[in-house]
Amino acid sequence: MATDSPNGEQQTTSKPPPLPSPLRFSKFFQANMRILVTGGAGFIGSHLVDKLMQNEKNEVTVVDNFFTGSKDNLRKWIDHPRFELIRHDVTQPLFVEVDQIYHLACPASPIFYKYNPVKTIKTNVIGTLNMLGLAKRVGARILLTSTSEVYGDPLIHPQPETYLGNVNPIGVRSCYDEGKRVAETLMFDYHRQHGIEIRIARIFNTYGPRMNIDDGRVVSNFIAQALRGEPLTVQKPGSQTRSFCYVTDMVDGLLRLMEGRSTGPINIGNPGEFTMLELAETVKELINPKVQINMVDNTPDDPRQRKPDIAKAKELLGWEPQVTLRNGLPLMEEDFRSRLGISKA
Ligand SMILES: NC(=O)c1ccc[n+]([C@@H]2O[C@H](COP(=O)([O-])OP(=O)(O)OC[C@H]3O[C@@H](n4cnc5c(N)ncnc54)[C@H](O)[C@@H]3O)[C@@H](O)[C@H]2O)c1
Ligand SMILES: O=C(O)[C@H]1O[C@H](OP(=O)(O)OP(=O)(O)OC[C@H]2O[C@@H](n3ccc(=O)[nH]c3=O)[C@H](O)[C@@H]2O)[C@H](O)[C@@H](O)[C@@H]1O
Repeated sequence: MATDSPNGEQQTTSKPPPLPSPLRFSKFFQANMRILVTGGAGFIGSHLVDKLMQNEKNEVTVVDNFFTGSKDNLRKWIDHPRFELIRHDVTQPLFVEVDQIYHLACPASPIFYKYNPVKTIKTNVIGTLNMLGLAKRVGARILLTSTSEVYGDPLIHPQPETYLGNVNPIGVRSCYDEGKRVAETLMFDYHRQHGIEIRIARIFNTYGPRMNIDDGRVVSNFIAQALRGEPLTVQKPGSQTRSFCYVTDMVDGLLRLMEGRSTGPINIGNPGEFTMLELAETVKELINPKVQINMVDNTPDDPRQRKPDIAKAKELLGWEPQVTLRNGLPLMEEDFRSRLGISKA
């Protein structure tokens, strides 16, 4: 709530969260943690749900519009008494009673977020506004999965959280990267103005089982191509870099951030940095040495380099990734083989 001080300056005060339901004080009430995961049917979200469901004190509700996610990713939890799945679009208001919100809902693959850019920006802005409104109404803590794309095509390398970015506001990627930047702004404005407890993770490229096979992102593309015996499509110039984090490391980082005391933003990613040509060579060596590598045209505004500075995650969360790219790729290969029905020769 904003108030005016005697000298006319605006000050912000924290508004206390609303009282919980009287049932919470009942003698027989089970003090479970009620957790909402938006986008929980997607790649990272479904792995996060698996981890949250391992704790018997957690009741997990997923809301998802299934644009890029699928019920299949959650099939082992359907009908579980501590699990609930709601088909819902976060651009519409949502009324549920929860203690924590992991807000992931947003298409993440560039092909999908560029497919309907107006919808992507609505998801990032109106969707985040709705989830913050929910957090405010019920007094929940909310974590936003932001992105390394808030740094745009970075002029500082590696990227610390203090770097303000080099982002094109009118390009074809802007619906996503500017959308996430506004989402971060909304998070901090609700925190300062309404005392909402917030957490912001800046996620760097994450890979692992359950990525959509025709997702369009580079690791899933190369693995599917190698397994099908198709040329690996390296977009020019091939010297652009990314840092790839295995999904279980990512989930561990998100849980630590939610449970910790820091609002963030905090970079969560694996600092191991590879050019796209190096990635293609590694996939070729590990999965199919006979496959060709083809250079193809790139898309506009592709960042030339990206690597997280994770000093803050180490210091504040005691977190650093455990799975190297060479160890993670075979785990993903196994999942892709079983879904594509291609067994190892
Ligand atoms: N995977 C990465 O490398 C990466 C990197 C940076 C940030 N992130 C962020 O992490 C989150 C999850 O990414 P992911 O890789 O799991 O992507 P994903 O596409 O697999 O999952 C996104 C989920 O959100 C759902 N969704 C999309 N729009 C929605 C809407 N309007 N209402 C309700 N549900 C909606 C989709 O159906 C899907 O289940 C996203 O917020 C993404 O921006 C991911
Ligand atoms: O980590 C992040 O912050 C962001 O990273 C990715 O965006 P991007 O890095 O562009 O992901 P990819 O589409 O996987 O592209 C990575 C690189 O691989 C290249 N690429 C992609 C696909 C392909 O077949 N071949 C290829 O060489 C691209 O040109 C690009 O340089 C994610 O998809 C975003 O959701 C996420 O927010």
